[in-house]
Amino acid sequence: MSEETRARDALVETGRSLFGRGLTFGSTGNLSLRLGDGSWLMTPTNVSLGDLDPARLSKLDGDGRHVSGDKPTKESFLHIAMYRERPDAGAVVHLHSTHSVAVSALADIDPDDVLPPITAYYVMRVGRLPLVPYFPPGDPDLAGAVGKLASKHHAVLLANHGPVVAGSSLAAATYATEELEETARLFLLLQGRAVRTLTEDQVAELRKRFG
Ligand SMILES: O=C(O)[C@@H](O)C(=O)COP(=O)(O)O
Ligand SMILES: [Zn+2]
Repeated sequence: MSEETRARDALVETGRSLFGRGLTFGSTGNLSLRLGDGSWLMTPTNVSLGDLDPARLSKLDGDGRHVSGDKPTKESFLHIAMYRERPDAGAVVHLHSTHSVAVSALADIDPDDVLPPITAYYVMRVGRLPLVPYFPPGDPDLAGAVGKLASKHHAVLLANHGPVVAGSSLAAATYATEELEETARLFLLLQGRAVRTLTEDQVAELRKRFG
């Protein structure tokens, strides 16, 4: 099986799994994957991640030109902005996962570091999560704002919208997005309680061990 066929199947399977577990809804969310020759496969615009067709995925060349398949996600520029700043990124996941979206709409969160280090796994998979100011979906300024943060952050949270997460592979990007969503859920569950988060030393130790 060719690299591209495997990649197409992986996008379809990942989309089905995320949608089936309620991690995004309707036709929200988009996925992309970088192929070895520098081109990209992306989910088409206005499709359910639960119902992707491998033959209709959008293909873009290394310059971001749409070369085959259905019209790409309106966030293709945002995905490309992430890849351009992160040469090691192999995939990008964007979802409207409920708890992450809820946190992205809270008035009093720290835009430089949205979620506290509640667990080691969050620190290992996500790290420091900045909030990207609100822009309408698909707005070129949204892609620009993500691009500005992307060299330092593989995961960002779009205000009143949802997470965007890059990873070395589609699995890595997906695991990190799921970890972000679960931590957002824990954060909301713990509202109003005195919380013992990891200390700065504990976070530094995790960064040293797990990069
Ligand atoms: O929120 C939006 O409109 C987009 O960011 C999105 O999640 C789905 O858009 P398409 O990928 O263009 O369907
Ligand atoms: Zn979206």
